Amino acid sequence: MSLKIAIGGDHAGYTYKSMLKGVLAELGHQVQDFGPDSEASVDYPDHVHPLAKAVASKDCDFGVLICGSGNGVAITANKYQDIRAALCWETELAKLAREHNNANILCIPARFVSEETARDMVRTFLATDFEGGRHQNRVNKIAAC
Ligand SMILES: O=C(CO)[C@H](O)[C@H](O)[C@H](O)COP(=O)(O)O
Repeated sequence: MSLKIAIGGDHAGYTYKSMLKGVLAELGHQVQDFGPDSEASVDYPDHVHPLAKAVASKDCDFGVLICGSGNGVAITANKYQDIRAALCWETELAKLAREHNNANILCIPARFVSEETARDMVRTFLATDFEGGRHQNRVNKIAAC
C-alpha cells in the first residue's frame, strides 16, 4: 500500500535522508521532505516541528527523522501528544516500535548505524503493523499523561 511519508532531520542526517528518499520511492511511497536541503549546519527543531505536525495531523502517515545521535529529533518530535517517535539503532527495535508502541516516527542515529541498517529499519518499520491488544491499553495511557 502506498503511504505518505514525512522525512527530515538535520545536517548530520542529510546524506542518509537523501539515500532513504530513494528507498521510499522504490517502495512506492509518496515522500514529503522537511529538509534540510544540504549538509550545511542547521538546528534540528526547525525541521522536526513541521514534520511532527504533519504526522500528528495525519497529513502524513508516518515520519522518518535522521540526525547524528537521533536524540534531538526524538526529543523534539515527542513533544507532540499524538506523536510516538522511536529512536532505533537496529532492525528489531524498529519492528518492536511498531508492534508494541504503535510508533509513527522512526528516529535514526546516522552517526551510529550503517546505511544498510538504516535502509533495513525503514523497510521493516513501514512493513510492520501495530499488534494492539494489551499494547493498545498501554499506548492509551501515554496519551493520558
Ligand atoms: O541529537 C542531536 C542533537 O541533539 C544530533 O546528534 C545532532 O545531529 C548533533 O547534535 C549535531 O552536532 P554538530 O556537532 O552540530 O554536527
